[in-house]
Amino acid sequence: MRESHADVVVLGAGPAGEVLAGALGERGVETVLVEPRLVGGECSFYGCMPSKALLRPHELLEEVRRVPGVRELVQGEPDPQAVLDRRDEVIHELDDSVQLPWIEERDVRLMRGHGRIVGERLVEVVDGEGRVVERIAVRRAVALATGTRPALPPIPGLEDVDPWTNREATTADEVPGRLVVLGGGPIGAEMALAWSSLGATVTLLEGADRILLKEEPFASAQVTDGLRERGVDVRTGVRVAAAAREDGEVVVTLEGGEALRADELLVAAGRTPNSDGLGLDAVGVEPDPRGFVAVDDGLRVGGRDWLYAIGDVNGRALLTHQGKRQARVVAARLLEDQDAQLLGQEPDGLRSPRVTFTEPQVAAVGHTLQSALDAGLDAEAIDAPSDGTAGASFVGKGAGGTTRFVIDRSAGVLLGATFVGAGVAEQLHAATIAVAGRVPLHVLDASVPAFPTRTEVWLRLAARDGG
Ligand SMILES: Cc1cc2nc3c(=O)[nH]c(=O)nc-3n(C[C@H](O)[C@H](O)[C@H](O)COP(=O)(O)OP(=O)(O)OC[C@H]3O[C@@H](n4cnc5c(N)ncnc54)[C@H](O)[C@@H]3O)c2cc1C
Ligand SMILES: NC(=O)c1ccc[n+]([C@@H]2O[C@H](COP(=O)([O-])OP(=O)(O)OC[C@H]3O[C@@H](n4cnc5c(N)ncnc54)[C@H](O)[C@@H]3O)[C@@H](O)[C@H]2O)c1
Repeated sequence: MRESHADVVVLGAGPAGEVLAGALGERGVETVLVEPRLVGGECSFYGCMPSKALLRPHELLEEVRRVPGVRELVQGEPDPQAVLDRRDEVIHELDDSVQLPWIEERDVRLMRGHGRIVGERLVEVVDGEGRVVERIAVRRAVALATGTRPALPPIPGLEDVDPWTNREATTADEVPGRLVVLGGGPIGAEMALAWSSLGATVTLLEGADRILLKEEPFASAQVTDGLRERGVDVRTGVRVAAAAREDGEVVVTLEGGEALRADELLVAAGRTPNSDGLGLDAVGVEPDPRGFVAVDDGLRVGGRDWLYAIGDVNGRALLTHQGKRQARVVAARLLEDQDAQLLGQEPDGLRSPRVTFTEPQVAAVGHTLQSALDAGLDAEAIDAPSDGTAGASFVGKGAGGTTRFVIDRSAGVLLGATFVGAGVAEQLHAATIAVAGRVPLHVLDASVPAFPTRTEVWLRLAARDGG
């Protein structure tokens, strides 16, 4: 076993770990990045990137189908093999070598293996055979960026079915004839649409009374309608009693006795943090009951100035851009950048900017009306049709969707916004700036959206009572 030293050790090379290691390395901090699998993490290979590659052709086709003059040019459905080939290109055939120059250019030392803490400022790296290959004495800090894995609900027979998780759902080489999706969160909704658009017959099962639970109820309803129009059988309020595989088929039995038969079952029922096996007990740290490693606003674990947790593993916001933001916050802290803004007013946790890439899309930031009211704020919703502007007419008739601005009447600021509609993802950032910056409503009113763009939906905010 080798003994070594480093200023900082980062465990996990997903988006959060990579950004932290890179930010430190390029400023001359001696940094070791430990990763047992693929540099780029879940997002690059089994998450954000392949899922969007699978969804984009359908989105584009839907838009073309709404626009006369070009809709006559397209017939039929996307070519599944071409879509899967493009997806493979996006994930570099699960080869992370393209990610390595970025790390090398920043003088970060990459170690392949599992990292674990064995004492204060002391990390061991274990290889695939369970051998300790290196012990690193850390001068400054250890950062945990180990992400999450799929959670399997305790359904009898589920494990024996060998279900798809996000890994198979984003990398499968063939379109299943019939797919049952368990869970109507962002993963379930996006993957149900993606595989349906490639020809699978999809049933989506959600235990709660609506999908996309964290979003405005109208967003759940409009995405449900969109999925159903595509032929996805969306069922809410359902309980799965058992799962089994019979003659190669998956049989999902619902409470009440109905049996659904499919070629594959995708479990998209939430995430389990990779906090086990990290040696946290060696330094007296206990994850929360769900396994997340709690942090303060400085991303420190238990107030320790040498231990940080960033990205999905801390449970604040399971989103790539938020993990990367947390990485920049920790880097600023470790580099002692005086002008570095730490987490403060910016939307975090459930209030983070977020986009579900369904058809229609849901792009949201900050509070929903209900969460603002629950927080005791003087909240009011201003609703408008997302396709009610001149700009929207060019995206095609019938694009539909609702936009909601949630304002704080007393403070005179925007608390949140939700845009539901075709291609609304790119409209979100103005709202993020307004919420993060607590831009006064009268300033937003005076910020004129260009004609004819869909951003004129903001004029509905300006036209509110007293606006
Ligand atoms: C299907 C899907 C679609 C998604 N789409 C989006 C999207 O569109 N937009 C978005 O913002 N988010 C999306 N997400 C969420 C996003 O993927 C995660 O928020 C993001 O990957 C979290 O980054 P991370 O660096 O915290 O963890 P991860 O990406 O999970 O990376 C953690 C890394 O740590 C490694 N590791 C684990 N244990 C150890 C150890 N002991 N030592 C060293 N390394 C270890 C793992 O191998 C892994 O590579 C999606 C997720 C899924 C599953
Ligand atoms: N576009 C994006 O930004 C994007 C896309 C995918 C994932 N993500 C991130 O990944 C995280 C994880 O996504 P997710 O969809 O797995 O989790 P989630 O926790 O958001 O949703 C899981 C859903 O499964 C349901 N569920 C749980 N157990 C069930 C059961 N036994 N039967 C039926 N339904 C059940 C839950 O009620 C919930 O609606 C998200 O919170 C999000 O932050 C983001």
